[in-house]
Amino acid sequence: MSLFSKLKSRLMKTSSKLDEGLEAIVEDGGEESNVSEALVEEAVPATETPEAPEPDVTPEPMPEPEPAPVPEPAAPEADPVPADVPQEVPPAPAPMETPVEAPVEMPAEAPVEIPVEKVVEAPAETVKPGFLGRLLGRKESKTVTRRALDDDMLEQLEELLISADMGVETSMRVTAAMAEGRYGKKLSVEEIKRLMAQEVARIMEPVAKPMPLYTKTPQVVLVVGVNGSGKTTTIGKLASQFKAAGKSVVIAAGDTFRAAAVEQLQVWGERAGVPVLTAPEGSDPASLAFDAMTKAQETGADLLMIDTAGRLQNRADLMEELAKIVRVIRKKDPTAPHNTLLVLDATTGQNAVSQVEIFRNIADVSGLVMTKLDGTAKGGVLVSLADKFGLPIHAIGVGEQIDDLAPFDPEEFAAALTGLEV
Ligand SMILES: Nc1nc2c(ncn2[C@@H]2O[C@H](COP(=O)(O)OP(=O)(O)OP(=O)(O)O)[C@@H](O)[C@H]2O)c(=O)[nH]1
Repeated sequence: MSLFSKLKSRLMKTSSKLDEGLEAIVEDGGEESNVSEALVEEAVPATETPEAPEPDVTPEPMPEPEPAPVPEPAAPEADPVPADVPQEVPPAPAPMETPVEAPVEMPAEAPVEIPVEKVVEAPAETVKPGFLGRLLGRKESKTVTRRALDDDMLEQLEELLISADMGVETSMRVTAAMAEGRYGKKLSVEEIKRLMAQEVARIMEPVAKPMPLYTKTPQVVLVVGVNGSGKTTTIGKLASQFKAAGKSVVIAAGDTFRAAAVEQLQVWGERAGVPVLTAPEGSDPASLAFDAMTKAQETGADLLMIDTAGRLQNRADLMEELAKIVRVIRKKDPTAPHNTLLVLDATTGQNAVSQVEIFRNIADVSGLVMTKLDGTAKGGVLVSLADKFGLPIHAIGVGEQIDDLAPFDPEEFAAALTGLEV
């Protein structure tokens, strides 16, 4: 199964919600027309927008930085301690970026600028008759329901997007952009989906950035997020992918307050084949982080991933705890942490927006990973986050297995979200 099919089947709940909603909206006041009429109709917008190319909805691969195939889970190796990293590097793992030369002073908050300017102007959909039909000038008998885009319809579309957790502002922005130059035009469900997908992709493209990797080691990755958002699982998946790419990884179990959290991380460490450093329950996470830093430096690890507690009930404590972790690791490396990943649970919908707000204040969040996009009808929240915060989205979690972490591809995501056939 291709990555797109997998993503699409995983995002089914959001896309089928949008699908059903769109069918209902177009049916409501829409009119049936046959395909040949549709062709005549579509000739109008095509001449109004002469720059519009031949419709091409094939998602283009992301130009930068990697072709990013979803790597297979790391094959567990007999030797779990990656002291000696093999020099031949296998294909880079999905959510990573090509290693870049570490600057002398590594600005953790803005490591690499990736120019992504790939906005494709939405071409009006043309319904083509079959090849033979066109050759013989035969008309297709298929009928398509279309509805004229008016204020009522725009309002309904907006409500539909809000119901998929896209947030009010983003939903308004998306529908306004869809309506631009098309007000009064008759649109089918497929055409609306295509326009919607293009708008979503346009919003998401600037934030689709794999986690940057530096040549300076150990690269410290602090992982934050509320309890149960998927931090441990994501660390396990990332560690596995980094390891598969030839990186040596060390994990620090920074949530020292919950024995179960530490155990779970150890299980993931075993799956990924990377060592997990732990400390006795209730001990200071900052001192564990310091020890982990020492160990990572001694063993020449490429990456140190630090799990943290995510209790938001007492924000002041959490803030102090994170600040202390950062202070002590900076004693070892003033440029650390090099990435602060915020892990968000897609099923929390719009609540993810306030989590970003809180964690941006508590920690210097450098990028996002959105988990549990499978099996939720709230996938639209990612669009809302991209639109509101512009933080890089490094990867998305689409399942509980070790290889269920996909690179974030805006066009694939937009097509899967809207249920667009590609
Ligand atoms: N379906 C699905 N489940 C996921 C995904 N990521 C994590 N989970 C599940 O979510 C639950 C919580 O994940 P954890 O990784 O333990 O979350 P955490 O943030 O480390 O939680 P705490 O240790 O309590 O702070 C587990 O049951 C995971 O299997 C995902 O992408 N999809």
